[in-house]
Amino acid sequence: MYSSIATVCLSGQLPEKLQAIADAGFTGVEIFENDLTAFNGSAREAGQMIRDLGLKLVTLQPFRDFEGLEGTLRQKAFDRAEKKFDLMAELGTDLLMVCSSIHPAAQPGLSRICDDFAELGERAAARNMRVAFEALAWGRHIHDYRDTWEVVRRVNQDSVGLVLDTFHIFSRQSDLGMIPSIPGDRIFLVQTADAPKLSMDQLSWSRHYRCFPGQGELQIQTFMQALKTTRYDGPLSHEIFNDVFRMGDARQTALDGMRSYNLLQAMVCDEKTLPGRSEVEQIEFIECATNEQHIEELRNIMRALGLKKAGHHQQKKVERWAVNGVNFLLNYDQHNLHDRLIENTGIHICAYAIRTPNAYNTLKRARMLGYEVVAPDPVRDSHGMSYIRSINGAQLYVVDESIASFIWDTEFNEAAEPPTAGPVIHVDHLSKSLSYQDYLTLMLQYRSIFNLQPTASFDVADPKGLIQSQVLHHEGGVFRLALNASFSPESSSNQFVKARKGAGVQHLALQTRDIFASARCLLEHQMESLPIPENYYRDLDARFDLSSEQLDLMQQFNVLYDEDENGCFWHLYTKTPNSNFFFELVQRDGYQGLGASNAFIRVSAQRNVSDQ
Ligand SMILES: O=C(O)c1ccc(O)c(O)c1
Ligand SMILES: [Mg+2]
Repeated sequence: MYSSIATVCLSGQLPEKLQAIADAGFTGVEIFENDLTAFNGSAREAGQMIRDLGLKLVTLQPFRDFEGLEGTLRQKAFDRAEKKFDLMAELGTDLLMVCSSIHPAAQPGLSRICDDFAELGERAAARNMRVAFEALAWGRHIHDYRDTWEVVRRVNQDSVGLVLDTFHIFSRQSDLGMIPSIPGDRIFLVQTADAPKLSMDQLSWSRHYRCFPGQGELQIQTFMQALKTTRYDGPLSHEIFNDVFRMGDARQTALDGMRSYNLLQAMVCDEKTLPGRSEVEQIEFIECATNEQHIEELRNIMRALGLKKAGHHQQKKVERWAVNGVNFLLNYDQHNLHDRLIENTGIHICAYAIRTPNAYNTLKRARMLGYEVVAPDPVRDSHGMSYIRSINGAQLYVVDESIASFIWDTEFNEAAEPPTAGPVIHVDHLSKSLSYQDYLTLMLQYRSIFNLQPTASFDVADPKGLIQSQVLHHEGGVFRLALNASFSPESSSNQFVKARKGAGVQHLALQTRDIFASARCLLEHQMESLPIPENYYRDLDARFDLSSEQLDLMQQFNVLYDEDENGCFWHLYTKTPNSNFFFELVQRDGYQGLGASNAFIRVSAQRNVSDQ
């Protein structure tokens, strides 16, 4: 199999799409006919451009509304096909992809459709060309790959083959059981697309919400296993119709496409070639970048959260603050003076480290999937940690137990063991705000490198628009990452993205054993919690079985509350220390979520504060 992608996946005009596809390292490209029709040059020039970029033109597609017609309509469909063969000869491709008809005059009946394809196949063969038949999920009579396969099988010509498109197959929940019985050389094209599970008609779902395999929820791995059995050896070609990609950065989309292709390959190779997805044990540390001007403010935030200074870096202006399983690195090194983000924001989270059982394997997998892994600078960095370069310059360090203990033992001047006095126990979750394109990029990155599961996404009603929030979590573990994106320019997540000039950690939640002890600690350090309106507690009183003493205490400390079938959840937010990020303290007693039902209260309460 080799990598390919359809031009329809990317934003821009044909030349920039092709450049991005070639630069991302694809072997093949499908030309979506609209891109050719709108191209300001001849078909020969388009074909030459593709070859000059070192790409193979896999197919011209789609040829629509062909089968099932009668009389002059049928004749016209063949005339149209001949014209497309002319075009293909000029472009330099031998494959025409025919998608099943939605023509109102198309007649049903497999034998009629076989006659159509038998004739089309002969005409194609006469010109050394081939045709491939795809079942659109919303085709008028043909909408299942088992029917297109039946047509291809009965026509039985070398010039007529099958297209398998994962979206159409999964969106109709077609049984995959027949795929392994199809000989690989009868499949001319495999189109790959994933999608979030949505309940809507297939056409709208397909045209707006497809995404790269690894970004959605379809059972692509099951498909890849079935495909492997056929010994198919042709293009594995992404075909993504996605509103975000259409307006996003073509280069970023193409790079993600290539990583997704690598992930598809990883699904069918053995673990000796590529290590499997890494388990996530915990967040080993969070690094905050700041400068001399803001360091004392940051230290006070640490004290207020119940952390203690646990060491100073041997060479750099970096302090370690810690308690139990929480480690913060406060970096106010001179090096940061060149960080424009600090000039704009004072304090921001610039890096964090994920601990996995074997950092070498995690980084090997990341590199093989196409992510940039940055080794430590031999002059500046004595820590020996590599990081994965993430969007907007974020550094995702990967450590394992031995690397972590090396860092704590040798890089910092005090005890390796963090202080244990205090209610805060570990990082509960990180919450990132980002554009929709970055959201999809990170979905792919985190889910393809780590063993993380997405939970159902939910909408947070911000006073200025909706924010979509998606949580990735490690089953049975402590790691949770929330990704927040919004189409509303004024929503709190987008205001953060604007101020931060891109994606970043907007808030960080620490888990405490005792939310009220943590709340008192905040107050002792003059750090205010986010004021919550009284009406919220009236509503809690109506919804849950809480005593008036409990409610009064929660209200006094601005603590929010939720329950699920597993237990209870208390949480509070700090007043935003600056325009960039804020902290949350949470206490959970079996509860699994992140307090989604309270998110609208939080964004609205933050707006009350910022409007004052
Ligand atoms: O949405 C469409 O029309 C369309 C066209 C060509 C394809 O290969 C496809 O899967 C869908
Ligand atoms: Mg398709």
